[in-house]
Amino acid sequence: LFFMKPKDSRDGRDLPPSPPSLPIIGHLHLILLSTLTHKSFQRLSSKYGPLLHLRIFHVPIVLASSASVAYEIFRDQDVNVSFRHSPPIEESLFLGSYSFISAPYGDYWKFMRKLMVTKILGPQALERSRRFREDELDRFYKTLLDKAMKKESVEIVEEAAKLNNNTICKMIMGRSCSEETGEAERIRGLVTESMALTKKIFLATIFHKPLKKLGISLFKKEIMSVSRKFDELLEKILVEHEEKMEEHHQGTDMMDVLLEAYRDENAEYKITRNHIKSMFVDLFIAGTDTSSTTIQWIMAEIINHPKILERLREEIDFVVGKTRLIQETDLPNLLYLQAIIKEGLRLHPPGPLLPRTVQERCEIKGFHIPEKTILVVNSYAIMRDPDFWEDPDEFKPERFLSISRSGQEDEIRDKFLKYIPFASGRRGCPGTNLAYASVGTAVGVMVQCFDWKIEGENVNMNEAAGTMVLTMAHPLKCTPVPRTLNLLPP
Ligand code: HEM
Repeated sequence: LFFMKPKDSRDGRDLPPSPPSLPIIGHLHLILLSTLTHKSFQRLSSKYGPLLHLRIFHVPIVLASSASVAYEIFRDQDVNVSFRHSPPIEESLFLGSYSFISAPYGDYWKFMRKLMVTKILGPQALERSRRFREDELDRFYKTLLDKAMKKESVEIVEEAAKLNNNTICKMIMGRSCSEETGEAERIRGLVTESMALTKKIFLATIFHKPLKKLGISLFKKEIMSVSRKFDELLEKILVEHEEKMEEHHQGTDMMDVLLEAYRDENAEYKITRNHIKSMFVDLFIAGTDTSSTTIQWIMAEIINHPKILERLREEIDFVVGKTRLIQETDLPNLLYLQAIIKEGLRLHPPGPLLPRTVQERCEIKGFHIPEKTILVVNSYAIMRDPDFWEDPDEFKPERFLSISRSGQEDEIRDKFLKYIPFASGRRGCPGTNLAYASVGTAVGVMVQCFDWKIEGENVNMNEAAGTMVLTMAHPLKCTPVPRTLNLLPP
C-alpha cells in the first residue's frame, strides 16, 4: 500500500511516487530526519526516485532532484513554473506584493526584468558601474592589509558581506553608504535581519492561508518592522535623487534608472515608489549573502587544498602580475579562477532548494502535477548526482576546464540540466554576471595579496542548519599574511 502510486483524487491520474507517510503530518518526519532540509530531500530522492510527491500536513509538494527532470521542468514548463507562492504579508516592502522576487509571472515582472537585464544588471550596465565596484574592492584590500599588519584574524564572511553590501549600495545610490552616519551599518543590520526572517517567511507562505482563516498571521509584526525600517531609509535616498534630478543632474546609478521609469508617462507599466523601494530590498536580499557565503566557501575549499591555491596564485601572478590589483577585466583570462568559482558553486550553492509554484496542471515525466502545487527543485542533489558527476563530493575545479565553454548548450541538446547554481529559465538569477564578477575579484584579491593562516589542520566544512542561504556552520576565521607585491597606486 505504501508504494502504490497515489492518484489525484479529482480525476484519478497518476501523481509522482510518494514515500510512506504518516497520518496528519504526512512526510514531515522524513523531512526532519536531518536539520539540513536539502540533505533530507537528497536522501529521499536517492531512495525513492527523482520526482516525488510529498505532503506536509495538508500542503502537497513535488520534489524534483535529477538533471533530466530539471531539464523537462525548465524547458517544457518554464512559464508554468515561473510563479512563486503569494506572499504572506502583502503590504510589506520585504517580499510582499511589490516585490519583484515574489511577483507572479505577469506584466509587472516582465517590465522589471527587462529593465533589470537592459539597464541594471546586463553586461553594458555593469560596464558603466564597474568603477563603483573597483573602489569598493580597493577598500576591501586595504581593510585586509590593515588586519594583516596588526596580525588580526578576519571573519571572511563578515568582510565579504561588507564588500558586497557596500558595492550594491554604491550601485543603487551612486555614492558610498556613509560609515560615519551609521548608514552602512544600518543597511547591513537590516539585511542580516531580513535574511534571518526569510525562513520564517517561507513557512508563513506555505501555511498562511489556513492560519489566516483562523485569524492568525505568522510573523507579521517582525516582517512589518523590517519593512518600515527599509522604507524610512530608502525614502530618504529616493528624495535625495529626486532633488538631484530637479537640478538636472544626469545620474547613472540604479535609483536614477528606476526613477526615470517611474516618471515615464508612456512606460509599458506604471511603477510606484513602493515598487522602487521593494526592488532595492530584493537586490540586497538576493545579492548580498549569496555572494558573501560563496566567497567564504571557496576560500575554505582553497585553504583546504594547498595545491589548488598554489596553481591559482601562479595563474593570477602570470596574468595580472605583481604591480597592480586584480580587476574585473582580468577575469576572462583567468580560466582556473573561473573553474574554481564554478566548482565552489556546484558543491555549495547558496540556494540549494529552488521553490516555485506550478500555475496550471501539467505533466512532468508522464506524471500528473495538479495546479498550484509547490514545486521544489533540489539543485544541491542535482549538482552532486553521482550519475552525472565523477567524485561528486570532491572539490575538483579541473572538471570545469574540460567542460566546453558552451557547456550549458551541450546539456540542453542532451536533454539534461546538471549545473544550476543560478537556477534556469525565466526566473533564473538576473545577477549571474555581477555575482561572477564580485566573487571572482574578491577571491582573486585574497589569493593574489595574502597567505592565509588558520587554527588547526583543516577548515571545518560542516553546513549550518536553519538558514535559507546555505552557509558554513563554523564561519571561516583566518589571519592574512601579506605577500611581497609591488602594488602601484591605482
Ligand atoms: C553567488 C551569487 C548568487 C547566486 C548563487 C544566486 C542564485 C540565484 C538563484 C538560484 C535564483 C533563482 C531562484 C529560483 O529559481 O527560484 C536567483 C534569483 C534572483 N537573484 Fe540571484 N544569485 C546570486 C547573486 C545575485 C546578485 C548579485 C543579484 C543582484 C544584485 C541577484 C539577484 C537576483 C534576483 C533579483 C532574483 C529573482 C529573480 C526572479 O524572481 O525573477 N542574485 N538567484
